[in-house]
Amino acid sequence: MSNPVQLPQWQRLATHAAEVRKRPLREAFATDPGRAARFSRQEHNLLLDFSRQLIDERTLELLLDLAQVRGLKPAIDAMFAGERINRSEHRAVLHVALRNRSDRPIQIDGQDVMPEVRACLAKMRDFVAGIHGGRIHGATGKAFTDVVNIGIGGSDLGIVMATEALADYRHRNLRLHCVSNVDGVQIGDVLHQVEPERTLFVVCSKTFTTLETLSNARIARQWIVDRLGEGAPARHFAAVSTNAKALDAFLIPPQNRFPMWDWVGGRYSVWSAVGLSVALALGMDQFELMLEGGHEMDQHFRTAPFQDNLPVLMGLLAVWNRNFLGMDSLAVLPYDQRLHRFPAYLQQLEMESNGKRATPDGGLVDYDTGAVIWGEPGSNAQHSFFQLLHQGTANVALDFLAPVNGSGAYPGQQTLALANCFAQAQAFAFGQTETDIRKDLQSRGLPDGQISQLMPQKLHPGNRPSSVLLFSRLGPKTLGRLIALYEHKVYTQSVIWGINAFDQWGVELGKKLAESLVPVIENPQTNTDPALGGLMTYIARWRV
Ligand SMILES: O=P(O)(O)OC[C@H]1O[C@](O)(CO)[C@@H](O)[C@@H]1O
Repeated sequence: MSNPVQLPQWQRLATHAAEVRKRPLREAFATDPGRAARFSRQEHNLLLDFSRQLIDERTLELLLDLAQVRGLKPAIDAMFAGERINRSEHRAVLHVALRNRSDRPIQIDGQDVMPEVRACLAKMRDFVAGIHGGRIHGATGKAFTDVVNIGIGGSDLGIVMATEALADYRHRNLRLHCVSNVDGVQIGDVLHQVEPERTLFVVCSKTFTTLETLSNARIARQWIVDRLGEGAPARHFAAVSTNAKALDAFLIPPQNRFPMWDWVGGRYSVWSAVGLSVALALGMDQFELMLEGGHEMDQHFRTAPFQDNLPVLMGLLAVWNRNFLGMDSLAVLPYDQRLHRFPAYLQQLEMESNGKRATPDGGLVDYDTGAVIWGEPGSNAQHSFFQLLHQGTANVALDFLAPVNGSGAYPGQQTLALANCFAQAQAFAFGQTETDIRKDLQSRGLPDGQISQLMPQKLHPGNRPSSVLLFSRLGPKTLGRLIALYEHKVYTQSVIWGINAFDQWGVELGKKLAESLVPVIENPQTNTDPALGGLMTYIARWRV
């Protein structure tokens, strides 16, 4: 696909941005009382208020023109039609099939994938019911009380995020633990807390070659063997993978194996059997409600006109902020503690998908692509890094997320959370004028000299772009909608930028180097790489 920068639509946006930057949001709202309503869209129980973005009607028109000329509509249709849009790996991209709740077949090369998807869901349902009801139990006949998910990246982040987000729906008799990191701390801590006879390990790995996952799984396996005997792992391990051979080698029995397909990317896989631990923790009904929410967002993305299409609008606004207003990062700020891992989940989703500088036809981009994604729940974030956002020199766009009705045991507290969320959105948009600051300081009796000195330090420029994503309540369906919303936002951006959102070649080099360094770190004296000489000396000196 051609370079977007050379398109007249892109150039028009660049010219337009220079004008829009000069216009304060304070003025935009003052002169247009209908602005909040005009730049808000509702879909199901989600409201996207993007009126505090640095845009006007013309911006939207121009962005929609860009979407049209970049072929966003055919690109969306191609994804849903099972075309091999992941060109570097020659794969279809069908996470939408995993949550397809309609009768519509979804085909790859004329083959409907839905029967396999439904069979997998049925197997998950049976397995979850078996574990919850005690029909499926440990080697000594005891019911499972603890599930340990072992996986990393897309085989961990979605599980952690979703089970934390939906903690109010957790199954009473089953605790979930998630182990991802390679350093041995998590697996050690978890094994310290659980009883072998009552613990089920779910090893999740699309490839079943990932160093972190395999080494943690081996530790867990040995732990079970040492305590319950050689035959016990067959009852205490389940696995999710595309790699049947590796599952044979790990001696996972057929009834405990759950499939994955090469048309599901790791970071898009929480909807697949990778979500088994979610279903175990919350129940299959809750998991399927999440799928329904995702499916609803798919329908919306596929059919809604672009000017009312939430993921399309969010994707286009992200392009606007990144390429035309120079925003380097996006802070994701959920005002619901239950969503505390949502920013981490989005980091992989957005940054592994759109952190690319090459195009599928082998060219290099000469424009910015994926921004840095980061964030923390409000109001904690306010008391940590908001100072920089309000008055620092970094260019950061903001996504506020908030439920009207709070989660947890004291939902009444949500009034305070919402007040903080809205106050921040207003403060970022409007800042504080010199006149207001002067009035305040004068009323406190400060002399003019001191006021002048304090003025730049107190001044709050405003005009920091943000969106507020408000929803009624955080439940499984809403979470499904939110995840799918961001997934499609990511795809929208990738289509505008002309990059492949579904491969991740950049992560391979580090993996390979790590493997080759294991024996060197074991025997630092064998190191031959001068760049590592200093570090290896200290490994040898300090290792106990
Ligand atoms: O599920 P797997 O194959 O173990 O991969 C784990 C993660 O590793 C990555 O390949 C990145 O290193 C992710 O894309 C993926 O989610």
